[in-house]
Amino acid sequence: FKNTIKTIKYYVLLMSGGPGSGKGTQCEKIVAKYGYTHLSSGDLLRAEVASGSERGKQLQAIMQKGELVPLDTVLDMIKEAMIAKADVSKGYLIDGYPREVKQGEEFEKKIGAPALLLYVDAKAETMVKRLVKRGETSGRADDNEETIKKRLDLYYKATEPVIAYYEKRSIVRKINSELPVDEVFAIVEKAIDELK
Ligand SMILES: Nc1ncnc2c1ncn2[C@@H]1O[C@H](COP(=O)(O)OP(=O)(O)O)[C@@H](O)[C@H]1O
Ligand SMILES: Nc1ncnc2c1ncn2[C@H]1C[C@H](O)[C@@H](COP(=O)(O)OP(=O)(O)O)O1
Ligand SMILES: [Mg+2]
Repeated sequence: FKNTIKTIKYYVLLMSGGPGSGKGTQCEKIVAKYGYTHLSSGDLLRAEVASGSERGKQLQAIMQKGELVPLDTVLDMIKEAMIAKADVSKGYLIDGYPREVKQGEEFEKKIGAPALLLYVDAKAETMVKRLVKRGETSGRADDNEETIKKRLDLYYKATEPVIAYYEKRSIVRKINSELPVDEVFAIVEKAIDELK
């Protein structure tokens, strides 16, 4: 496993930003163009919830409150998913992790250093509006106004410091995600192309 993780470490891109900022939307477009392996911590957790397992029930309760699930749970899930794709992956696009500085530090220790962090940035007002709208059809237990507020608070408290942590290494590209999806993607493409 050690070797596998070592070979891939230069191809790890992180997608960060607040809830509803457009991480998932941009990741889909990156996958379509660049073929990277998209791993969304939220999707991995929701798959565990959908399995109906005892662990899934505990996770669901945490997510419904807008809180973060335990670090080990989410890092193990990501690592397993990375290893499962190691033979075929052209690179990894990790969406929703790290959400706190400690998660970033553990990622470095257990997996490696990311090459780029794409930070999609939108105003709180915009994010809330998008999430309320998404909640009309998403079926997600956390897309309701009460939980959205908690997720936003936690984002500013715990996740924004992660961006500062990576800024020290100059791998952060901040992207204005108030713009229409395709214009946001044009900036994303530029950031990725500059890597090569
Ligand atoms: N640039 C954009 N302009 C307008 N709406 C957007 C934009 N990006 C995403 N959305 C919409 O906002 C909602 C949240 O986007 P999503 O990609 O799920 O965000 P995240 O994964 O960061 O929570 C979705 O309904 C999506 O269609
Ligand atoms: N890295 C992580 N650490 C802890 N909890 C996480 C996590 N990633 C996701 N979760 C939990 C808490 C989040 O509120 C919830 C939904 O995550 P998400 O799908 O990435 O949200 P969004 O794309 O709307 O920003 O799952
Ligand atoms: Mg998402």
